[in-house]
Amino acid sequence: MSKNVLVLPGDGIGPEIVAEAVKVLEWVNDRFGLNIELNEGLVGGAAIDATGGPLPEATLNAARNADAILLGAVGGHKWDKLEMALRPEKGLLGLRSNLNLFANLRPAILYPQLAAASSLRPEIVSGLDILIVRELTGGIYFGEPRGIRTREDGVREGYNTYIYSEPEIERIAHVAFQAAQKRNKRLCSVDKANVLEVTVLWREVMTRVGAEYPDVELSHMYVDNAAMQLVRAPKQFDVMVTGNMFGDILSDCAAMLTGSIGMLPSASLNDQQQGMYEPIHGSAPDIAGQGIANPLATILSVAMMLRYSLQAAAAADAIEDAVSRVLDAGLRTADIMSEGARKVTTAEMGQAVLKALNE
Ligand SMILES: NC(=O)C1=CN([C@@H]2O[C@H](COP(=O)(O)OP(=O)(O)OC[C@H]3O[C@@H](n4cnc5c(N)ncnc54)[C@H](O)[C@@H]3O)[C@@H](O)[C@H]2O)C=CC1
Ligand SMILES: CC(C)CC(=O)C(=O)O
Ligand SMILES: [Mg+2]
Repeated sequence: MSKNVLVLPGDGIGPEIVAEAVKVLEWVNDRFGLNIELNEGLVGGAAIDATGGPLPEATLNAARNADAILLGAVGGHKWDKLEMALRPEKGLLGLRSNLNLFANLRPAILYPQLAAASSLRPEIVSGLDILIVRELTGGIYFGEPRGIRTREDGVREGYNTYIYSEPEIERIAHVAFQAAQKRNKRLCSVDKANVLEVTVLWREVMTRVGAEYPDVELSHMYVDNAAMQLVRAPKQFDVMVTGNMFGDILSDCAAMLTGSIGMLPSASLNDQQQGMYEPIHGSAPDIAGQGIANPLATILSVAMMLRYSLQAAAAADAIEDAVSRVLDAGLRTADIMSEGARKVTTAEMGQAVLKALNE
């Protein structure tokens, strides 16, 4: 039976990095006989320009029918207006919520070849392998009421609602505990339970669900400390689980431990293992169109797609191994460049991964 993958390049560097990732996906499709059918759609600013809205019905329908989605990134100065792109029912957030992609897995792994590119000293990061599990369809990015209003005294105020229900916390807790069971059996739940009631509940539910996983050691940490610990001694973490906004911020922070935000892939999964796969970074308007973006996070997202949604672990292994060999050969995009390495463009990096796959 064929598998259906929807490709959504999006905006900024999105089309540049997705082009390289698609070539890799097509290569493994042929070589491993995966019978994957690719379709392309519009999302984000590209969709606003073409159709007037960031998440056209055609894209949403195609996404619902896809086994997996590969997304580049969305957004840019031209479209970053709240009403057009960032409302939860629209654009990227709309895609995540409509497909119920509540479990966002963000592995932060330091390739040993990139130790020199990490923001931290080699002895602090060598062997780093953390998994951040971020709740993706709730929390403050989706809570109602939200908006900007004018008070009776004429002062304007902006407001959002940070809300999680027990079932929302329970389901992400199970994902995180099960992920920890497959790894080093340590889970750190990150909250701000000293200030925010919503995370008092979060901590309570995490602890309760934890009783079902006696083999996993559960700890709790406030988010401010977690940010500090990530750059002080990141190897203390195995799996981290946290809400939508804290996970968004902590994963960008963790990215720099691995050398660059251009190295971190992600999977966003629902209960049916249907998934959207994307680099954790955005559309990087500052470097768009220059051919210098790092496509490896997107290529590694393809590997996650093969592993989690397309049941093709051997193809995923082949891609990850090819990426490692390209780094062995000293090829680096600008963001991970270090002394003695060879600087390459986005397309050259993609080509190098294909060449490594062929070897
Ligand atoms: N998943 C998504 O589609 C996301 C979209 N955004 C959107 O992206 C736009 C830009 O947001 P920013 O805050 O600038 O975050 P960003 O992640 O796009 O860029 C932050 C910095 O990292 C660099 N960078 C990002 N990806 C890179 C790559 N693959 N290779 C080399 N360097 C890379 C950029 O050049 C920039 O200096 C905004 O419109 C924002 O809303 C932001 C985050 C996620
Ligand atoms: C629209 C944003 C929540 C996207 C983002 O920064 C992310 O998912 O990492
Ligand atoms: Mg982010």
